[in-house]
Amino acid sequence: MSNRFTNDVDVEVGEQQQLASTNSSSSTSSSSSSQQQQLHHPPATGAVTATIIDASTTFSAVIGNNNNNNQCQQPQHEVAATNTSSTSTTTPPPPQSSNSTGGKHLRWTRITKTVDLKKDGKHGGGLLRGSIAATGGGLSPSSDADDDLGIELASQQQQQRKTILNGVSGSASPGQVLAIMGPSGSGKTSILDILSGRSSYDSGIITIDGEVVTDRIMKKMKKKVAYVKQNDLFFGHLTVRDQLTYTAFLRLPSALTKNKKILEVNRIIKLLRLSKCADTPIERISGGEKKRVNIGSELLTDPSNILLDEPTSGLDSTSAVALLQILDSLARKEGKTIITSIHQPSSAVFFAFDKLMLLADGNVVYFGTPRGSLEYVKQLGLECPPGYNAADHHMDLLVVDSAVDDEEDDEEEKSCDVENGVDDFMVNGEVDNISGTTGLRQRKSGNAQRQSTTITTRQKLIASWDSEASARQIEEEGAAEFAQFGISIDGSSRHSQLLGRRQSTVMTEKSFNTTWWTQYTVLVHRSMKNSRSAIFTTLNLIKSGAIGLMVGLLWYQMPYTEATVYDRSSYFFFTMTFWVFDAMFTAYMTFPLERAIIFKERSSGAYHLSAYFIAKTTSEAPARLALPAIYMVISYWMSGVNNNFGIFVATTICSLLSVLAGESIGLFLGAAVLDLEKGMVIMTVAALTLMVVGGFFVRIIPTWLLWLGYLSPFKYSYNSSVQLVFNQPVPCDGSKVLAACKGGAEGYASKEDVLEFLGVQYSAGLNAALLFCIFVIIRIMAFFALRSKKAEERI
Ligand SMILES: Nc1ncnc2c1ncn2[C@@H]1O[C@H](COP(=O)(O)OP(=O)(O)OP(=O)(O)O)[C@@H](O)[C@H]1O
Repeated sequence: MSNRFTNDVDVEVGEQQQLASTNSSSSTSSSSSSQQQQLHHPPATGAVTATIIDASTTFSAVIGNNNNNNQCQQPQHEVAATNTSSTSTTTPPPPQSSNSTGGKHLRWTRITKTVDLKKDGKHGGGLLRGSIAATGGGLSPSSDADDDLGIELASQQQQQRKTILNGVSGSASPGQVLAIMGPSGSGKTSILDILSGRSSYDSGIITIDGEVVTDRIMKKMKKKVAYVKQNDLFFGHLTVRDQLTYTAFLRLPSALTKNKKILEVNRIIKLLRLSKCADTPIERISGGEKKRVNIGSELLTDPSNILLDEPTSGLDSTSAVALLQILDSLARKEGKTIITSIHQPSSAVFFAFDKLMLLADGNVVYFGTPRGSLEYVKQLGLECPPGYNAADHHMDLLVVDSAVDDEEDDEEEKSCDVENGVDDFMVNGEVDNISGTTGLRQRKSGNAQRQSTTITTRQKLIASWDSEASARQIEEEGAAEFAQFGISIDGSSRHSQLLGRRQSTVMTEKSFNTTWWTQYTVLVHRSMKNSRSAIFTTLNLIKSGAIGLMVGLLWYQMPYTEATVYDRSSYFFFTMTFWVFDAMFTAYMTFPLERAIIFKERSSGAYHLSAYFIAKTTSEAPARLALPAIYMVISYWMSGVNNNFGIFVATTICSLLSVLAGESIGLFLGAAVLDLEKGMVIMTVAALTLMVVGGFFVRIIPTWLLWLGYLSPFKYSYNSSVQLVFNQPVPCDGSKVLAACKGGAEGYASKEDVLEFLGVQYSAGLNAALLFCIFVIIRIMAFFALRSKKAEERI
């Protein structure tokens, strides 16, 4: 396969093959070598002139480089090619397959994003040096206003903002793969979130084929931008084919026939080499296959642009290269625009990318070709030593040991000298940071090196990159596109001019490809399939049967007399308690487990939340109700509660209604409380309280707590069942249980006497109706809780 991404195994196949490959690829690239460009950056802090080389010769370069897979240097033939480059920068889109949508030019300039620092937030702590933005005075830790520490800390929390992206500019073109590299926390995910329309930003401009992307446009564009997140989130019980088929039915336009959608699924399975595991449940497939299913789910909609967040993380090198080969082929054969973040690729993979963006602390430190990056760092005196992996070299320059980072933060807090920072790896010229030929940096520890006159390698790289010049360059490249719309690009008026453009045609597109009803039916089908395997497990069936049997044996064939009045009622209270609790606790896990999947799918515009919610509610009900029904059939008849079949049906309905009400409470808490542990505590307290006020345990409840009883599903289900069961007078038997029998063994206690003895209120119908109201009202509350939580999570 002629592919830019080849692994070491490929390299070893044989020199002949490589030569053939090299020759053919060289001829491919020779026509495009003229697209390389020298971009002269105006010197920033270090009078640095950067060489940015366009990507077009990468194909030949990498094949040629395979022989030197671990070599840092640019091969001689590449250098020659570079030197003969012309100045054109725009790569023409490659030929696209006739039935696929080609990629779009994506450009982004001066993207800045800041976030509020929350002390307890998941990203709290660890401020980026030099990126603390004060919105008022008094931010400094050495502020004089320290007489009230509590108040000051609170105000600092309000005022501090963390800059996570600082004027980031870049571009990606059809037929190209752009790799974003940088240490953990450098902003790779943040920029991808923004470019995919999943996250907002404070300032900057994004254009797609010259069209300025506003929030509203991006919302619509999400359908055409595939975003493969780091986590592979799926319903584990579904097979690979199920997953892709449901996605196709949800996201492909209704106009396509069912057969065409299935054909498309088959095409993706083949394209991503998933045939072997197509009918295996996703929970059992390998990490690499999961990743491909993730990509396949996004590719189904034939997106123009594909963004991937560390798609190779967790994969072995062979799987990683295989995956990158697929991406490469999507770019080259289908003309897609591909942007991927990646952690330390092999040399072969590194040189195969068309473009490279290096990030550090939310700043771009390099944007251009991978080979150009070596030239660039060389000019900064940070040359990659021979025999050293280029990607590793870049990461070495950018990564700072976290312990040192923390120390630096401490130092900063003490001295407030954010600007000067501290030194961990002394840069070339001050302290030798590249040691000999090994390429490994020598860490200089101790405070002796902490001099305000030195800066870290990372800081030097950040300072050396002229982001404004880079932004201009990118805008100039896009000028031709802007010109199509009659927009000039000049200075300060640029932003408003661009934003003032004619209304986007994108806005006229529909938000969803399918109708609400289609979404509902597909989601019902998917949920039934998934929940059937999750709820109808052998274990659950055994559980229902075994408990039914045990209860039947304990309450076995109770005679319908005064002596068993209490046992009859306790049978129902136990039944209601057990199944309501069961429903509450299992439903509680529904949204926490599925929430991430729902939000991921919804962020791609797959379906309405209401369609999901109602589908979930209706589809799971039969499976969830079947288990208590099995229990009822066994225990009711064994215990002889009431041999009237109509009463059996009515009491079973009450039990099932109580299960639905309990499920609503579980769903509501699961949707409303993001923290699983907190939610579990809240639910345990709430469930036990509602149970105790249900009327069985405590008869005389303090007046001020009486209201709690009105919220208890236990109370209504117990009351209604007991009302139904004691449908005729109870014969006295001398057991002195009922006062109405006066200790005698003859006569009857009326139904009213029994109900009064048990403290049961209202008619069976009213109790059932109130139970139904709890089920519906709390279910609606669960929907709104789920909807409101969306914004609180970083998706
Ligand atoms: N909502 C947020 N609140 C606070 N800090 C945030 C938020 N989002 C991102 N950050 C911070 O911004 C920085 C960049 O985060 P990002 O996830 O983009 O990094 P990354 O380069 O993708 O890291 P990794 O390689 O570990 O995934 C990190 O320090 C992160 O903690």
